[in-house]
Amino acid sequence: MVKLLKVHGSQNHFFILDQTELDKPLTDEELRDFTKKITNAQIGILNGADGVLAINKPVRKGALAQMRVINEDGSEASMCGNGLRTVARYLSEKYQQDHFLVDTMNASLRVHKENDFAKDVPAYSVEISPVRFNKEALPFTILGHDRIIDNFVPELYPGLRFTSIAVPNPHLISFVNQEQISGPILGIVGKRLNSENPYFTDGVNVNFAQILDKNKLFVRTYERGVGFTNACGTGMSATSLALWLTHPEMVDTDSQIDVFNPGGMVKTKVHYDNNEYWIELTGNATFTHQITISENDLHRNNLENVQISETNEQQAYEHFVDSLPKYNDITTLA
Ligand SMILES: N[C@@H](CCC[C@H](N)C(=O)O)C(=O)O
Repeated sequence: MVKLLKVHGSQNHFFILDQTELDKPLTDEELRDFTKKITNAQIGILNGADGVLAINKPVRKGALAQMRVINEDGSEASMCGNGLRTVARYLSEKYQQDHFLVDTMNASLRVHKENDFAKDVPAYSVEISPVRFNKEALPFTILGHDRIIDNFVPELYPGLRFTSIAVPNPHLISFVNQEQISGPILGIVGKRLNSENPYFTDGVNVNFAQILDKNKLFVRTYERGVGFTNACGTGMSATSLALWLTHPEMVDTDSQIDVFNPGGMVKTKVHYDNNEYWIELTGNATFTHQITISENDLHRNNLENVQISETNEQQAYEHFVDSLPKYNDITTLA
């Protein structure tokens, strides 16, 4: 029997599949089909999720394992910040290590265990990198810019300033006011840039952010391959860097930035070392359910015989969220 986990970071939900425990790992096609089914709120289980995090043997020297990120629609992402925290916890508990490297598509990233965020809310920190700004890394075309940093780009949406950063998955960020963050513009821009469009040809994660105070943000994200999500870890990290670049007076770089989102909050710290930016993302790594499935059913994509047992971690997480200040009434919670 194979054990899957349902997990979340800031209520950005995933299923973890440890392929190293299988006799035969899923092929790419099986993994895609499995993800599209299990994460679907109608035909999947436990109200679906935003994606599947597949753990494989490491592919680079020095790493403990590899994480692959498959979005709800079956596309593969180069990184996932909230997901990496949950994978870090899984590997930390499996191998009894607190500091180690995890391979992702473009880099081996540092992760480590942190003090709990609150009572019974385990927390981990992960490295978000490499960071790129050039149009080839995003990629975007025909917008008349080589980089988009605090520019008006009327083709994307008139009257808003945008910043675009790959961390390394692609993000588009706009700092907006309270009305704009809760209104329809994010959905309009997000849907347009994640359908057939001439600008972001591979799609892009779109983040709207409200600056609440110095080192304090609220971020709402429309994710590539998913749609509205409760939180996006790489999005909150890219937005923290965008804040530093575009509103330096609103960041004390010696301290963490508190980033609130519809699913909770995380902390980020922006670093600039050896001419490279990187971001440290810290937040909860919560396991809500254990699921048992036979390896045969996993390969056949049959979810009819799964056995599910709940952990008691969600209660503690909700208690933590209840203790947070409420900045607005955005409810994309899934
Ligand atoms: N939710 C993730 C990002 C997942 C990948 C994204 N949908 C993409 O396609 O780039 C996070 O927490 O970073």
